Amino acid sequence: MNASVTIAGTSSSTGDDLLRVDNLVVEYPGKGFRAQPFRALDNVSIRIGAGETLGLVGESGSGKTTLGRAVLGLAPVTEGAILFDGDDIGHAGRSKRRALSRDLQVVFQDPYTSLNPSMTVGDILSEPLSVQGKSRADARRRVREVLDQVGLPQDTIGRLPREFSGGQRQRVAIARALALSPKLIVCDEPVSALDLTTQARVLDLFMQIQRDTGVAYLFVSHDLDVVRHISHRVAVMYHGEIVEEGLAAQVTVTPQHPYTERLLLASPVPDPDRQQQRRTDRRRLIDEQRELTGGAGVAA
Ligand SMILES: Nc1ncnc2c1ncn2[C@@H]1O[C@H](COP(=O)(O)OP(=O)(O)OP(=O)(O)O)[C@@H](O)[C@H]1O
Repeated sequence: MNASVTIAGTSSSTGDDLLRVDNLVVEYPGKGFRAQPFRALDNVSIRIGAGETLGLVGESGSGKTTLGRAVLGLAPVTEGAILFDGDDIGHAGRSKRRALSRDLQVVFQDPYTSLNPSMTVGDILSEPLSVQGKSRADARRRVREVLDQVGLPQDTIGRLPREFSGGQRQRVAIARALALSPKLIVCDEPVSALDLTTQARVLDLFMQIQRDTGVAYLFVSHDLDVVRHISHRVAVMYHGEIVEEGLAAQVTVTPQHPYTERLLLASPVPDPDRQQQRRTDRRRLIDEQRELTGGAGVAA
């Protein structure tokens, strides 16, 4: 296994850390009699500052979702620490998690399954507000605000999720995450179930919301193009480890780790001719950048 690479001067977020994960190990119980536990994350460390987006990229099974779930308290912390706003939340119990949900929210990949099909959009959006003890009037006001924020009309309130397209449903899911004005949203492949045009619109929405509210994102995706578009910094996962981390423009244009380079060259586009052209362009770009930077080597 290659050693991890951190591009000099970019290993930490700007300003104070909102989220700091230190040497996190997550092991899932093994299956069957006397089975060994499976180590899904091995000594993973990341930092995210207020208002910042860290893109987390890697192939299927590399551990991206597990890291997001660990931050949300949905995966077991075997070793290491997860600090949110300076508070250790790695082993937070139910009541602390409920309090945390004001500041820490999630948007999942699949808007078709993440929204309760029997609830109206109004009820879906006001649920987190009533759980936090908001009055009905306050909840109604906030629901109207978040619908505006995600670009959905006010008459959405009385309708059911099935009446909407995938992109609109994902806007509802984003509105639900925003309802409590969180500081951080874990976004787990939030655009991968959408067609390319809708993806671009929803990514723009995420960025607009960040500009307006200062929310930070841990943005999980297998797609380097998506991650490059939305992230300030990018961390690359491979077999449960972070192998490279740095500014988005650097990691996605001048990758230092061979795995990142492979990921970059393999990143698919629907049209095979464009795919070939893109591979060629990227190869050239990587080689040119290497030459410019004196052929900065790949750490082994
Ligand atoms: N609840 C679980 N119990 C046992 N093993 C699990 C569990 N959840 C995930 N794993 C394993 O942990 C590893 C990392 O999975 P994870 O879902 O975090 O990867 P990922 O990078 O998000 O993949 P994908 O992009 O396919 O979602 C995989 O080998 C997976 O099979």
